Amino acid sequence: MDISVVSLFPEMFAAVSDYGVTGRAVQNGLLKIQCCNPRDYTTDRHQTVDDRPYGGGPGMVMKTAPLEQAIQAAKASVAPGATVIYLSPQGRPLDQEGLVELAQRPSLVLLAGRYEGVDERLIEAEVDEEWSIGDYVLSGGELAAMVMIDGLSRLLPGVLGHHLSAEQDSFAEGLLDCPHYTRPEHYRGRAVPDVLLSGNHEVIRRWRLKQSLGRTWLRRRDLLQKVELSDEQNTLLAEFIREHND
Ligand SMILES: Nc1nonc1C(=O)N1CCN(Cc2ccccn2)CC1
Repeated sequence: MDISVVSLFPEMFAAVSDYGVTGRAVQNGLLKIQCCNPRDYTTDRHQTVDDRPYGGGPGMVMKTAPLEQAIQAAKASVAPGATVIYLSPQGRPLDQEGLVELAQRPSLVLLAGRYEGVDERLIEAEVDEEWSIGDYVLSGGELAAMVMIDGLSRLLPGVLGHHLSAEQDSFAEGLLDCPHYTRPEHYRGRAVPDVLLSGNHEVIRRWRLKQSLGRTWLRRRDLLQKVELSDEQNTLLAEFIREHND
């Protein structure tokens, strides 16, 4: 996937282009991340990228001209048909379903805003979709853009090895993850659940699924409203609830 980010702080994106799963995806040519800095499109001596808001009030707004030119440059640097996305608290809440949708796109231009935001007329003229990573206010859109890049890159074919398939991610099934354990077998007086030492992969699969279902029921019952459970999942959840209430 071809992604170009419009940001005043392009260096921040080393966090996804140079490290971990996303860094390997870039190295393997499965993900391409470029940056366009509006400051490179300023014409004044001070390279001004912000301006005072009409109507007064605190803070500044990103100047339209440098931003517009940076967006055009970003669109030109990715495969045709790019979706231009603005990260902001006013956007559609990002969830796994949204990441699956975004991972299908041929290319993305991500607009990471700073200051109090972007002129509404530029959003109307240039932005296709607004997305939010949560109901809170960050200092800029860069971290939100990186969250989106990280989440969708895991869904790109070939990015996760065979042992880490995205389909197995519990959130792929709309559930919370099961507990995980590794050596030592006994840690601070706590043992690893026997089932995980049994070597019986089917029993382990059912135990992990039951734990995911039970944790979702205990911690995020709202998520259970959104998923249609299979007969096996309903049986395991009922078992978990019965054991929990005993
Ligand atoms: N939550 C989030 N999910 O995506 N982005 C955020 C987020 O908090 N931010 C901080 C403010 N930035 C600039 C801004 C300010 C006001 C209106 C529009 N844009 C955008 C990115």
